[in-house]
Amino acid sequence: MSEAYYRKTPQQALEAQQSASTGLTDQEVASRRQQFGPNKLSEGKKKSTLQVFAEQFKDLLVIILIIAAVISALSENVESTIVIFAVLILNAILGTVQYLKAEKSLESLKAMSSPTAKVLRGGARVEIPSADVVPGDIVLLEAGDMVVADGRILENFSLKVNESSLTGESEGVDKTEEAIDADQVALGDQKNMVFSGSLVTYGRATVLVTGTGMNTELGKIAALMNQTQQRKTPLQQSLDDFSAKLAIVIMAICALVFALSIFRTGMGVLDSLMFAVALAVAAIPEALSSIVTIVLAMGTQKMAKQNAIIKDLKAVESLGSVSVICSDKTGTLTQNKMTPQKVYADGSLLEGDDLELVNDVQRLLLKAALLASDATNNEETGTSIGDPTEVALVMLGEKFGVNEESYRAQHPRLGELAFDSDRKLMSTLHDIDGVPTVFTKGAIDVLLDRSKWLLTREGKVEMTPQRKEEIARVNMELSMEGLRVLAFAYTELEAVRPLTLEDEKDFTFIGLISMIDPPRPEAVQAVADAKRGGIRTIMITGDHKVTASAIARQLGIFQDGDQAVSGLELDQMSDADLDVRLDKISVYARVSPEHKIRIVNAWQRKGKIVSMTGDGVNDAPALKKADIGVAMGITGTEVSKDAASMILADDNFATIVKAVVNGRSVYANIKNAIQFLLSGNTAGIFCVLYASLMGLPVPFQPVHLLFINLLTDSLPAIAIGMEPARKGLLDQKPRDPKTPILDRTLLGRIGGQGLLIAIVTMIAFYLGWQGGDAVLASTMAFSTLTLARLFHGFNCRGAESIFRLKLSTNPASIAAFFAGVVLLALVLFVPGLKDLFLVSPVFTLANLGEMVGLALLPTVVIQIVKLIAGFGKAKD
Ligand SMILES: Nc1ncnc2c1ncn2[C@@H]1O[C@H](COP(=O)(O)OP(=O)(O)OP(=O)(O)O)[C@@H](O)[C@H]1O
Ligand SMILES: [Ca+2]
Repeated sequence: MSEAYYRKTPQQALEAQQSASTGLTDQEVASRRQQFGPNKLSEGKKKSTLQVFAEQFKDLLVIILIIAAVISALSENVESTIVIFAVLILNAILGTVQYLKAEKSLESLKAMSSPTAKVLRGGARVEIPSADVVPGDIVLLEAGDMVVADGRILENFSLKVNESSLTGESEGVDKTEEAIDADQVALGDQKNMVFSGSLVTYGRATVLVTGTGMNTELGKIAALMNQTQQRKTPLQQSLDDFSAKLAIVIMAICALVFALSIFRTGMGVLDSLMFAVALAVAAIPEALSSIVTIVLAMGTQKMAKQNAIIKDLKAVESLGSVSVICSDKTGTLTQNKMTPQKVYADGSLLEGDDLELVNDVQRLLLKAALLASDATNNEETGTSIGDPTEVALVMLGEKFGVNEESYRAQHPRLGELAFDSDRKLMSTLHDIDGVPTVFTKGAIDVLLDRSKWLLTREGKVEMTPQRKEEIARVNMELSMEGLRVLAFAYTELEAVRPLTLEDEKDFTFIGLISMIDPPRPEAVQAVADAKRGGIRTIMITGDHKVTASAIARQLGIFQDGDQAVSGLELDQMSDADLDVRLDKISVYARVSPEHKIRIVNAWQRKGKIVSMTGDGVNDAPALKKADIGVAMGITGTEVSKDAASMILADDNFATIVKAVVNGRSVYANIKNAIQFLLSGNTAGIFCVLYASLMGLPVPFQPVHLLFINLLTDSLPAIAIGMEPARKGLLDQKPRDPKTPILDRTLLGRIGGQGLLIAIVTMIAFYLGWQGGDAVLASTMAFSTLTLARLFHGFNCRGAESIFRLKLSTNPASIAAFFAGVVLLALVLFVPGLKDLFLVSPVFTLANLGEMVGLALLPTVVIQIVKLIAGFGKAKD
């Protein structure tokens, strides 16, 4: 191995990688991509298709079915044995396909949310997916970026990096480009290197990539660790627990039924075993867990189409119980299209058409605005680049016929302190008529406090309390209209030198520029929707309290009696104070990202499920702490996207509310599918139990129950999972995450509906049994149970009656019904299948009529009950 990169100079490093400071050519990239592969960590060992297939058999059900197959063979019923095995294999194939499909859809979601990197290639700056980075690439890092490969720093501009994922050290590390002349330097001390998986918290740098994929320090760790298993969501876990308990109960009942059959009715051992097996097959909800996974995965697909990219299945579930949405203001609730409005300088407020530069103070204000900002605007094409706040300043310049670029060329920037939302200031250094001058723009409260003088037509005067008050009054007036106000000041230095934060003081105040950022129209509706659904919206912003409150009022977030609190006031509150006032506060203004964690914590102490938005590096901890961390797809930093569980592709508040509605709908659909599956199974259990107690022949063969559980029941269950979200979902309070999905109401419905279906099934059985034909009786019972469950699928689509629901809103449910009927008809009428499924060779048209009539009965009863309940609801 050659010498470590930290010992090399930038030039030597470039040579060692055979790269150049302008980056690689496309040809070199292609050949290196061939050689090194994609820049990805290998995902541990992925399960092979065969493994997935084999796992489908690792199930209690299978053991029971094999017992059933053996018993069938013993009772000289070889066809049954064959059918059972065929069904088992079919089931395993279906399970495998579903698993692979769900995995694929999760992978495509992962791809949508994977980070990008800015690189120089052939001298041009391009943004590429992190997977496409190759050794030798020149990566441009800036605050908010995630480091996606290991590299040697070539040029350093105060780069600060958080390497906690590698070193455990949570303090940021200052970087350098100087070579280190030492052996065996620990990772944390390799100050001229950056490592994949770390976060840029400050400054910027150009970096030569020296290692990608598994050849990074992170890759070495990942190789050591046992790679992640798919973790289950709380819902999946609780259903697994439920299934395990159910299995034990079923075994106990089976033993009881077996004993009863032998001792009470004096049935033979084989026949008694048949009863026990039928019961077990009837009771076990085979399709349940895969259907839950499918519905969750379909939910994420749908949300992605509506611009909410979910990074974790768990989030789908939590979304449904969100009760507080904390949202940034600028860009999320507002349009982030700033237009300049009133301007204040030298004691007078200019607005609208009387904007005209009449004196030196106003001219200096404009100069400061254009010099201390980076945005540019192309007047011909009308396209602008940069921070919207700064774009507004450039637009203001245009109003006066001043071009930002000529100003900037006249007074080149000699130093700068970048804007950050903690300091709320930005400063630049210029030569103005031979005097090194610092222009600072930022939040008025911060600037005014540090201003010693005020610039007027007559020159600098002292900043007296009265003058301060006058400026504060003007600011208040502008802010009350919902305008965003930016303050400007300058200070002079003795000589040109690098700026430090210490230089942002002893200012001469110049004036104010206000701008308007209108609310997003759809946000008003979304806030109202959320409110109807019992969800509180809270505005969190770096902007001024009065501006924020005015906008919050326009959006319907801030109502009479509500309070707005500033970050400063929040700092002075104890947790106990905050808990008392929390319900009243709907606007937090002038907050720093650290405040967001406190707000999340406070709501979580009240047992609320909280969603929090964020875009910056410092927002990451709050996003992680929130139940649903939401990052901005367009303006968000890679770091915030990494910490979030949901990404808004359109940065839009309304998308959060839509996702919450979808979360509720997914949960409701899963609940309905569970109701459908379990009530059908319960009916089967009741029938078998009843028959064994009454000494009747076994009403169903295992093949019958398998046919229903795996085929005719799965289709309506999935269709129920596809039920579209309904308006009514917003009339409910958020779900309490602590109540189990199988609550008492649901269990009651499962029992009641199961009983209804069991009654008609046994009536059908008796009708067939009249002539003492056990096969006809069993055929009648099987067909009635199948059909009744197919009809029951419509009952489980929602709480409303079919008439209110409108059948056509979910075509899948109709298709599922008819597919089920066709399958049943095949079994009943196709000669070969008839034998395989042990169906009676002959039955009359009357028999057929009885089956259909009886099967329809439970659904008629359930619909009448729903109608009556619906009338009751309509009245109140
Ligand atoms: N480019 C900038 N240069 C100087 N000061 C700025 C700049 N952008 C914003 N500010 C000042 O800093 C304050 C906070 O800005 P920040 O971007 O943190 O929050 P915001 O965009 O106003 O609100 P939100 O947190 O809702 O996105 C602003 O109110 C403004 O006074
Ligand atoms: Ca912001």
